[in-house]
Amino acid sequence: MSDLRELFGDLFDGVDGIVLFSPSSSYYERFDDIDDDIDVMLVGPENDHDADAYVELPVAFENPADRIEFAIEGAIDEGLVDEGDELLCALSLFEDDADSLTRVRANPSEGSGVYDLFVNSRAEPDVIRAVFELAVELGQKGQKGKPVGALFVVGDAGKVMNKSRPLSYNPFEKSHVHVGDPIVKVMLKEFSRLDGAFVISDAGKIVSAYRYLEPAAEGVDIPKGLGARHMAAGAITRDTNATAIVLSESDGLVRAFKGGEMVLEVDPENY
Ligand SMILES: Nc1ncnc2c1ncn2[C@@H]1O[C@H](COP(=O)(O)OP(=O)(O)OP(=O)(O)O)[C@@H](O)[C@H]1O
Ligand SMILES: [Mn+2]
Repeated sequence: MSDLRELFGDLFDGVDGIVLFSPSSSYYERFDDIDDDIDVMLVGPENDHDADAYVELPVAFENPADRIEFAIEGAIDEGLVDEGDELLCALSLFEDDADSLTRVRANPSEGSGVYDLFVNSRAEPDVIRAVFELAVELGQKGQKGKPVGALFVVGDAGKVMNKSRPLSYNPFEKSHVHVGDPIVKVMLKEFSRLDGAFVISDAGKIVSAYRYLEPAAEGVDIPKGLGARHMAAGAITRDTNATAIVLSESDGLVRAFKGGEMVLEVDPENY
């Protein structure tokens, strides 16, 4: 007769690190005297236990696979994990304490740039995430089946407004629409058929649609072959502390820019 250790034991063989998702103090302390060869990392919205190896999880991911991928990208970014490392993740799906173990290998595709975009932007992580997901969704569905392009400038809105001018009346002039509101998807999809950029505040308020961006473009280094929309997106993030998220009408990809550089490129179909 086989016992459980025998059947599940391979899960633990050759593990380089353990990733604990929001553990309680007592659970975390149990890992104090683990084998020195195994790194223990803490993942959560805050570093509750003053862990040396800590990865911030700034948004709540419902899907555990998303949670794990995001954390591993963060751990690679922070230099806590090397690509190819075998990791054992302990997280809770049903109970408060860890009730689930997942073994994963840290791989290069996890370094897509999403972690850095969420954690190191000036706007709130939830706001960046909402806009990013909106761009991805718009890319997947298009507008009535046709590909559509869109440019979102998120954060540092006052400065962005100073470096742009209106192309048309601003439908958000006196409104208080937030990127997290359910109605926002419908509205943004509707307005994205027309020209210009959306300007969104750090806290997620939609400040304006139809803005023509006029940043200084010198010193902006974006990949060749991208047009005026992407150039404007890159340039505004050099001139201000905003993050720009662009859906390309011509190739359907979603790209993000920060500090005048492209930091992320994803295909909505594979996201
Ligand atoms: N400076 C700008 N500010 C705001 N919107 C702009 C700016 N420049 C271009 N756009 C918008 O981008 C649209 C597409 O322009 P263009 O084709 O040159 O950009 P692109 O980078 O090739 O983007 P796409 O990949 O979507 O075609 C324009 O119709 C306009 O709505
Ligand atoms: Mn174009």
